[in-house]
Amino acid sequence: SNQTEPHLNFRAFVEALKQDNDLVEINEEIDPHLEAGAVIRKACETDDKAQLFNNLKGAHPDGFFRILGAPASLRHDPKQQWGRIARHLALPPTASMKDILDKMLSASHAKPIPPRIVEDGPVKENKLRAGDFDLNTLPAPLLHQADGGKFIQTMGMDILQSPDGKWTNWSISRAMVLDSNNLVGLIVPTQHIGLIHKMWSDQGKDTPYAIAFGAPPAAIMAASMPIPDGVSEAGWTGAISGQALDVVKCETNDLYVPANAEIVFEGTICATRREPEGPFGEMHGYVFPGDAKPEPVFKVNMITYRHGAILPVSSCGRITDETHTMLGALCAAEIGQLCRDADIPISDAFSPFETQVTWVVLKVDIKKLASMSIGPQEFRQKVGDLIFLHNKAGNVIHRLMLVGPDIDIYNFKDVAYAFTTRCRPSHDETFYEDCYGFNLIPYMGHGFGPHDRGGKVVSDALMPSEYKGEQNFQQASFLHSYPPELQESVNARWSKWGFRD
Ligand SMILES: Cc1cc2c3c(c1C)C(C)(C)C[C@@H](C(=O)Cc1ccccc1)N3c1c([nH]c(=O)[nH]c1=O)N2C[C@H](O)[C@H](O)[C@H](O)COP(=O)(O)O
Ligand SMILES: [K+]
Ligand SMILES: [Mn+2]
Repeated sequence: SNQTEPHLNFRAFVEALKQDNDLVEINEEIDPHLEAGAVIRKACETDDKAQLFNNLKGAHPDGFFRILGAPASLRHDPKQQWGRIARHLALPPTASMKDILDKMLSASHAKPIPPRIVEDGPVKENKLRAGDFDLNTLPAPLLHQADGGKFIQTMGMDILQSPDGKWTNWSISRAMVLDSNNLVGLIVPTQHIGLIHKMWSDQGKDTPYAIAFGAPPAAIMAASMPIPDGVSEAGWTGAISGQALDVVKCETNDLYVPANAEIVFEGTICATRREPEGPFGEMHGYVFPGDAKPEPVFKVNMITYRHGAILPVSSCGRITDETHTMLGALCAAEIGQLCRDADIPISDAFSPFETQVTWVVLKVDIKKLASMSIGPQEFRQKVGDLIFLHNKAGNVIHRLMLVGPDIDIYNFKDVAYAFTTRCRPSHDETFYEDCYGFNLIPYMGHGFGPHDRGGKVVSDALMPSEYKGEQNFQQASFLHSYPPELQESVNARWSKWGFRD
């Protein structure tokens, strides 16, 4: 496989982080029992560098495996805040989140570029057949003290294919070590891993799967994105990277995996056997000790890995980690695209981290809105029905917020300013109780109301004048209440007068 660019080769991606001075290498022995998770967690909460643990306690004699923590979290430098994520798509380190999301969406109506099959690749450098390995002896991390198990699968790419071979899905779904040869993993029925697993189970068959850890960064971005049913993430990845991804055949089933992945688990998801899974410190920032639920068992039949293999890990929870920068952001992007495809004039969409990605803020093109001559109630209903009732991309989101052109949706101070002053509680909101509810949100799965239904709202922070295409107000702010040339001349003299730069 000749793919060596960082967005198509995880090992090159790690090297690029080093060159960007965005990597801390820790060579002293670190214990995968809580210690690694603690370091990753603190780095996520302080937007510090990615972490490469080169010396894990309990690693095999050949070093199998190392860990890269927080592969897609934030950089501290405000000019490169999204730089680590930008590296996933060969975008400059100064790229904005909008650049990143637009790049991911660029494949929405582009021709897919299917992967290219190659005969061999780095991922085949080492092979462990059943009997050659014991999952209990791997340095799998216990990431949070109340987790129900060692979640070895937090940033790997789940590869499943429909029984007719027509749809190969790439996604991310967590899994923890169960015993020497099995994992147990969360399978949400409405996710594509759930849909495909059901296709096999309905035929009384176990589901062949592979998990590619350290998959090409562009691929793991597509894996984290709720692209439409039936659409293969491999072709989407090809379209956004402009070239076919090299894949190689699994040893024990007919699935194909990225040829330069760090580690691959091959196996079958049991059609019937379930074991307690979780709890897990999750994306909303909570773990409920002892809260395990029965989930399917993933039998591991084969492990292959490259020399010096690195396991990517997301120690998720309070902001900011991959469940916010990838899951939340990509879900918002897809929601914005679905609106545009339905002629709803949404120019931009983002899920604010400060909402633990339970909200998506939609920026409305109010000129186009005015031409629809639609009232607020009808507009809220149109958006809410499309996203909360008819598309899985809305499943994990509980508030959609509509804002006008003067709000920077990537700045929560702006979002809060609009929400608290332009959206009248109840009167300007449309609530949904008969819709899919995301039970991972504490007020849902552990709250007072129904755990799996409802609890959603469209909150309209558009003012009456904006439904006519203009704003009959000005922000009483430096940016909006003074002529641009005055702003420029004040800025030009600012530091000379003695103010901060
Ligand atoms: C980037 C990331 C994403 C997820 C998850 C994590 C990380 C880092 C981890 C593993 C850290 C946490 C875990 C969760 O606990 C969070 C979660 C999110 C959504 C539903 C359930 C759990 N999770 C995950 C997730 N989807 C899930 O079906 N169980 C999962 O386990 N997701 C979201 C999922 O990948 C997206 O919804 C994709 O669109 C799914 O692909 P398609 O089905 O659309 O093809
Ligand atoms: K996906
Ligand atoms: Mn999919």
